[in-house]
Amino acid sequence: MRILVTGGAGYIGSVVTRCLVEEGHDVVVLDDLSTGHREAVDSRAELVVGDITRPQRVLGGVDAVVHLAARSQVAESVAYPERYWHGNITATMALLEAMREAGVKKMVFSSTAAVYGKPRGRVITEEHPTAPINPYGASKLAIDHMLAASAAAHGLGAVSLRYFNAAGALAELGERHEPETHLIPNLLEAAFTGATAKVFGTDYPTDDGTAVRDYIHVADLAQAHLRALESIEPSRHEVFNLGTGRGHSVGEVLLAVQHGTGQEVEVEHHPRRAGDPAVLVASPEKARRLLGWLPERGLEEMIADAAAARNMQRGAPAAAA
Ligand SMILES: NC(=O)c1ccc[n+]([C@@H]2O[C@H](COP(=O)([O-])OP(=O)(O)OC[C@H]3O[C@@H](n4cnc5c(N)ncnc54)[C@H](O)[C@@H]3O)[C@@H](O)[C@H]2O)c1
Ligand SMILES: O=c1ccn([C@@H]2O[C@H](COP(=O)(O)OP(=O)(O)O[C@H]3O[C@H](CO)[C@@H](O)[C@H](O)[C@H]3O)[C@@H](O)[C@H]2O)c(=O)[nH]1
Repeated sequence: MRILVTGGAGYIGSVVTRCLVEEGHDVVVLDDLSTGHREAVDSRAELVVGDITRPQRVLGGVDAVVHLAARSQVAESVAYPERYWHGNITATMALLEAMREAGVKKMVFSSTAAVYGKPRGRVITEEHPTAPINPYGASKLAIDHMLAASAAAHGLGAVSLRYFNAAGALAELGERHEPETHLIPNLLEAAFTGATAKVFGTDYPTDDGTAVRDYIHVADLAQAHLRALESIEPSRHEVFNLGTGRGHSVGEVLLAVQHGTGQEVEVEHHPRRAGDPAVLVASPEKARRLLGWLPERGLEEMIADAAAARNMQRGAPAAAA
């Protein structure tokens, strides 16, 4: 297939792009490089630098769109919600309209666990009520609804993949945000530089008082995109949660980073971050059943791969993680 990957210069998009190319697909990446990196795009894919609101010049001959381009920081969305209405909702509407005009009828969309808000029960299935507690989650949920409506009205075949917390790396393709807000890269930075790491919230109703997340290896996520593309049916919108089914607290991740790198990490405790729920753990059951997808990599491997990518990017020898 010829596939347009929006956001293919970003962290997850660059890994998805490489995996699609390696499966033999013909890939064009559309990315404005606002948070992505030109050199992260696999050299076998074509990179077009531009905004997703004007995708017309790249849609010719495209069979499917994998839509990762977005603003994706929870705290930023609380502080500047309008960036999320414009950057996610309005921009995706423009992309969908251009797809309709060009006759492109398949989309795989990067949704998020943040659509569920404060979870009820131990793990989150796709039937869990959606009640986002921050504008980021609300903007992604609006797009999920947009896709369901486009499937019903215009025959679009769409899949929303609700990722939990992406982590790890594929070779040199690791996380590189500026500023970096994600836990694992921040802990690794502290481990390798001696900087002090921050723990946001020690009074959550969890075993050690820190927030629990379901970390999923970015290479496992990428495989789910391949399966999702194959599963698309016209006029249908399907939703899948992508996680491991196992949660780790910030305190556990801290210990795993110290263990993996062999470095002590100094931490300071801060209040909870705005918009953060206490626990988010996926049920990956539906993806296993309908896509035949199961994550293969655990937290230790994610930390080791993220550490190796970090050091490759900085030209240092691979870390002993
Ligand atoms: N990282 C996670 O844990 C996580 C979890 C759930 C969902 N997601 C979703 O996955 C997707 C990718 O996340 P990521 O962590 O790789 O983020 P990222 O910031 O690394 O990648 C996003 C990419 O999209 C590009 N982009 C943003 N707005 C654009 C626009 N208007 N036009 C063209 N390009 C644009 C950026 O330059 C960047 O390369 C996002 O949609 C995010 O909401 C991420
Ligand atoms: O330096 C840090 C960074 C994070 N945290 C905490 O660690 C947890 C995980 O945070 P982070 O790695 O920033 O991920 P999330 O805020 O959970 O958000 C990610 O995961 C969501 C789905 O669960 C996605 O929707 C988002 O796009 C993605 O950024 C949270 O409790 C944070 O408060 C810290 O304590 N210190």
